[in-house]
Amino acid sequence: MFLLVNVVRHDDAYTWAAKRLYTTNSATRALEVRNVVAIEQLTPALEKAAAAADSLLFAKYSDTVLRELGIDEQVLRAVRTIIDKAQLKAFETLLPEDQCEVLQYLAEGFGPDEVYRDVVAVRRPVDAGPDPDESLAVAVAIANTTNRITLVTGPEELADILEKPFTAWQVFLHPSQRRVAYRVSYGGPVQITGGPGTGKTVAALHRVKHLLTRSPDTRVLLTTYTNALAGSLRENLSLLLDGDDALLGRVDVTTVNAYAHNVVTHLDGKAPSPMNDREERQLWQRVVKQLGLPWTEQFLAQEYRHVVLAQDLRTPDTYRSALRRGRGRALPSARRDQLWSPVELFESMLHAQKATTHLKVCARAADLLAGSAPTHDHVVVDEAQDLHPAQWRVLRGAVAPGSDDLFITGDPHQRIYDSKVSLGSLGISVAGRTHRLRINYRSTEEILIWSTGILSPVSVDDLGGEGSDSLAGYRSLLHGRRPHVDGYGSEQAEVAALVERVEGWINQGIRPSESGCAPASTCCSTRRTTS
Ligand SMILES: Nc1ncnc2c1ncn2[C@@H]1O[C@H](COP(=O)(O)OP(=O)(O)OP(=O)(O)O)[C@@H](O)[C@H]1O
Repeated sequence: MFLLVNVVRHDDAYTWAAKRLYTTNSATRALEVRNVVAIEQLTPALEKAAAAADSLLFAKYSDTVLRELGIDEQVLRAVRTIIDKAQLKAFETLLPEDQCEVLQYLAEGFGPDEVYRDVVAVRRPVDAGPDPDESLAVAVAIANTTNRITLVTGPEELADILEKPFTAWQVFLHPSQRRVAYRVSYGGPVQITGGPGTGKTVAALHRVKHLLTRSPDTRVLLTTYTNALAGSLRENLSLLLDGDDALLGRVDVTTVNAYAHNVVTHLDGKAPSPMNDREERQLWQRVVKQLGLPWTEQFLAQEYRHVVLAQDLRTPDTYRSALRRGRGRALPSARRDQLWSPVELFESMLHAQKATTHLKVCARAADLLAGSAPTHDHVVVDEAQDLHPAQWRVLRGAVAPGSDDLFITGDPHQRIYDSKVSLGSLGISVAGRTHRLRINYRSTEEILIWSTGILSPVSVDDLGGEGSDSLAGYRSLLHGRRPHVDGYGSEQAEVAALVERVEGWINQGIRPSESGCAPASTCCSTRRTTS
């Protein structure tokens, strides 16, 4: 059996190999590699520093506990010198992979039992008896290391593997992602936030996998903001589930609007016909013209969207006493009575045209769902930051309140519309079940530092509408050149310089990262940046 371990230049390969030691992990029985020379050289100096430290990161775990999790003698000596998470991080590239992951989990606050269950037991072969015969040990370990080593028996098989789309996120999750995605169960709705590119969508996809595999007939609704995003979610879910049609058949991947449309079509027995944004604007223009009121069509459309539909107000009385948080100047009662007439006219015009709006379809779907059985066992919501309360009511109705009902991911910093939503008031209480992802997998640390410097003075409401959100601790493991800043006298000059720069990169053979951003048409952050 040959194992291809690295591809580097001739001399570098010798240096590399001389420093590496391959061993079998005693707990997972996987093959691991470590930089044995670096660990040996570093440990004595670190031991000295550790002797003077106030506390050590792994002090509360005994040698026996660590050994049971697969930590061997050399790593154990190094582990006893680690003071904090930053030092563990600095060690990461030197340590054997499974042992390193066990340590990361412990450092994140998981208990040894959880680590055994989530990291060791899932990898350890069911029939792992006592240590195998030494002559076979490496071969057995190679066969056991399915998360890092792929066995091929011939060139066709190798070609086949290289052709398949494969990305790291399908197999490797950072402990903070694994912790939220594979937690056995949550007592109610859970919210995952994080800056752009922190793997929220990846966590949502893995959660779907977890929910599907936990029970054989669970049905999951996975929603996102646009049809294009739903398309890429569907593709990635199929990759993650290895194209398993039985599992995929139990997930509906869609937008909230499309789901609401289906509910209404099914339960009302007739497909609604929502207008597009332009038609809606034209209808408000007609309302303003007909009534000759002192408000613009834009103001009325916003008031209708952010107050009337958001709070599901159906009578002038409820509107008179409604809160208008975030809507600017106060409107006294008399003004509100006056404002109700355009609302009524707009709705009667819709009725006359046998038309409706997307949000009204959602409101209708929520009403219908309130009077019928939930359609799914679990709802996973991606790109939650721009959902309207009417859409949240639909999602609330799609699943019965209780354990693992809603798993919500989003980034309030990427809101496109400035709508405030209080999830608690919509029956979606995430209190005590909010988590944040902090590692960006898409951009370099240099780009993040530069861009968060621009964003951080701006205060942003959190996802649940209960406080503000910050990007504290947001970082990247990737490194690159520092961003280059140039100023130009006109927009035209700026665009010309931009085109020249990008063309220069393309001519140098630099290509967009394939594992990086989604295609521009489906990527929220790209859409925001370019706009
Ligand atoms: N554990 C991981 N290992 C390697 N790559 C990862 C990991 N998690 C995420 N990625 C990659 O990082 C990129 C961003 O991930 P993802 O789209 O899930 O982030 P996001 O937080 O949903 O982004 P956005 O805020 O823009 O919606 C993707 O290319 C994804 O494949």
